[in-house]
Amino acid sequence: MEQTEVIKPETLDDLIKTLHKIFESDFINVEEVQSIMEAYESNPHEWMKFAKFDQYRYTRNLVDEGNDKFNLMILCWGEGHGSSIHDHTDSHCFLKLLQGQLKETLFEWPDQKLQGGMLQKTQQILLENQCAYINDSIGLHRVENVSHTECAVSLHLYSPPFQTCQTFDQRTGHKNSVKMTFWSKFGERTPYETTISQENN
Ligand SMILES: N[C@@H](CS(=O)O)C(=O)O
Ligand SMILES: [Fe+2]
Repeated sequence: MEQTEVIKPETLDDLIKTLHKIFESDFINVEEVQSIMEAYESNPHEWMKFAKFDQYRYTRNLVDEGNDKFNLMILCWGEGHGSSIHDHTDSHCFLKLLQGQLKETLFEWPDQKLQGGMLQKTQQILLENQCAYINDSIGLHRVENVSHTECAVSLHLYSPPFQTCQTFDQRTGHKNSVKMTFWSKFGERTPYETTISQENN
């Protein structure tokens, strides 16, 4: 498989430019995207304007619409904030830590004869600058900032972009479709009406 040389993006803007180039192609090399996202060294000055926190749950802040090929966003996790167990609507999902740490728990898709709750596959702690990857064929996940003293900030790339996902009840495996919203877009707080149904957390 063709693996282009990873040129370290010097800034967040630089990373975004490189991502635009990569996603012009219809074929996506997951390892290549993961390496490039990992190679960017988080610099808070570059992403601060997107990092808007809420007291109660994690926020999703749109950074770039990737020419309709991907959505790039910054998620802000207060102490103890976490997501529900969810899927990624048949998209690629890249998750890079910009600050702090996050715990990712991987689950199997629930089947009919579910007993004793959904099956947990693996768990990993993601450290600053690390980039994880998931899609629906790998499984479902829950992401949490388990720290009681530190917040966390992560950079997510979804391709193709999606606006709804499915969340799962850990005990029963029952699922719900939820609409995903943005707390801010391009550094500006989203008007109230459009943010009321954020239910993935
Ligand atoms: N996929 C989740 C965040 S995650 O870290 O699982 C979302 O886009 O809200
Ligand atoms: Fe996720």
